[in-house]
Amino acid sequence: MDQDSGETLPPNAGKTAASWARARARLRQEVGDVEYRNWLRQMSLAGVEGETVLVNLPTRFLRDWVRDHYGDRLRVACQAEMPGMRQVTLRVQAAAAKAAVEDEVEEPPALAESVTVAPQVAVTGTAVPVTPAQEGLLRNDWLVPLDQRFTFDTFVVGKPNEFAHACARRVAESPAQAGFNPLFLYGGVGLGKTHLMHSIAWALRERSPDFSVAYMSAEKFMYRFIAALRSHNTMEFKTQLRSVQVLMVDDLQFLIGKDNTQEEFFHTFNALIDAGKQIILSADKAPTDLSGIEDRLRTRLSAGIVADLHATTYELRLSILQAKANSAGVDVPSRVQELLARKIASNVRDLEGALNRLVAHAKLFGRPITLDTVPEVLSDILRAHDKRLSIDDIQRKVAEHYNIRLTEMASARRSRAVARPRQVAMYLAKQLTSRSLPEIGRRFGNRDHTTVLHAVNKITELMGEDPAFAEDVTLLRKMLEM
Ligand SMILES: Nc1ncnc2c1ncn2[C@@H]1O[C@H](COP(=O)(O)OP(=O)(O)OP(=O)(O)O)[C@@H](O)[C@H]1O
Repeated sequence: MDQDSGETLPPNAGKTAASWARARARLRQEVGDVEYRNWLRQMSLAGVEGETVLVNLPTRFLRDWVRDHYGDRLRVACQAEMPGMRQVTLRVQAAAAKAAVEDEVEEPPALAESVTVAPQVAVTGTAVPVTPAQEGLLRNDWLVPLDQRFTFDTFVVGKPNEFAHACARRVAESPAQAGFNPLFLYGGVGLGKTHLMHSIAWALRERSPDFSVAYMSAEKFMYRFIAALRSHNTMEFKTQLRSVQVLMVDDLQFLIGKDNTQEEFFHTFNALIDAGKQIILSADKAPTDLSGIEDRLRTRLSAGIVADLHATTYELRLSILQAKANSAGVDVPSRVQELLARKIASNVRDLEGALNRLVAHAKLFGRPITLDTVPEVLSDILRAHDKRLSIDDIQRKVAEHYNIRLTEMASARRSRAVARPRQVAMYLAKQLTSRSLPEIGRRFGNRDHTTVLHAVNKITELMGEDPAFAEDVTLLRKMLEM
């Protein structure tokens, strides 16, 4: 791949390519498969120049998109995996696409936890002052830069996250207060844990720029610890870590079963707490449910405040979409927002990914976002959320939509308020399932197949006459299809 790009790689090009593959795999793990496939898959390594990694993308649009949305994370991944690299330059080169896809690494290489461990040097007590050189290391290499998008201003608060948000605000206002140290945030994938942690760090830095805040993933913690062990440099590792005023470690579940790293983390944790520093942690589970974490560490994790980020509600998803659409400066019709909020319920990251893609599509082709563009542009995301439709599902959704009782689907009542929704449900059952007319009739209170046929024709006719009604039925259909 790299040779095709016409760049000269250094003599150890094989090693560089392997490091690049690891950097990409790391990024993929971080952003998730869907986003990676959408935006990052077509990156290819063009070479390295001094401390700069040169990366090609096939179009200007993609280059700008990657720069604006993934620039920091890409740089961090390259810094972590490509020794000596400090920055990334993104360029446009059409030929890059195919080779990059072929060269793709599916799984990130495993990090070895089973290294020979030198006898532990227990460091306790207050932090040791750091030298300017160490300070430099801390600033430039060791710490993950904060994502500029993740601030309290951009965090949308709703019932499922209000407690976690309030705790985060409190810690940002007065760190290391009794009762709030450590702050342990937990919740499912993509629900805003990292966003809140970065928000705290930004808020602290805004108030006093010299405040030293270390944010890193648990994986990074382990990675650096192992590197320190290998180079017999554990003292420096400890000194660096213990010099910060706030330590944030994300995705703590990564430490499960990694006994040596846990041991080191435990010492770091105790030293910082004893020295009156604030610790903020995140994981996908509550401390009590983190099996595979030593009991004594688990107990310490719960000693401050534990706050749960619950699964999002429809209302919260809708508010998040509205906020993100506003800040993207693109008109996303409320029908489309409702559709996405209803259908992409798994996590905010997926929801955001879907919106980003719609926005990008609209900008690229200069076309407005409409209900019709959604299945066209998001077919793969929708497929991932796909399910087999049953007549029950259709009846339930239609009844809910028109605010009638589910039993009316099979009742004999003929008033328009219930008969029309029933006809819509029959129509959708015909369109969206492979059931025959008699089968559909049976499921709607043993009606005759001619009644179903009449309903299908009637709804088709009404849709032709009344655009508002047509839009309503189309929305229902899309919600069911997604
Ligand atoms: N309440 C919210 N308001 C605005 N954006 C949000 C909210 N919750 C999550 N997001 C966005 O969703 C995306 C995923 O959030 P984040 O990375 O913080 O999730 P996470 O809980 O750390 O996930 P993981 O477990 O995968 O690390 C981010 O882009 C974040 O900005």
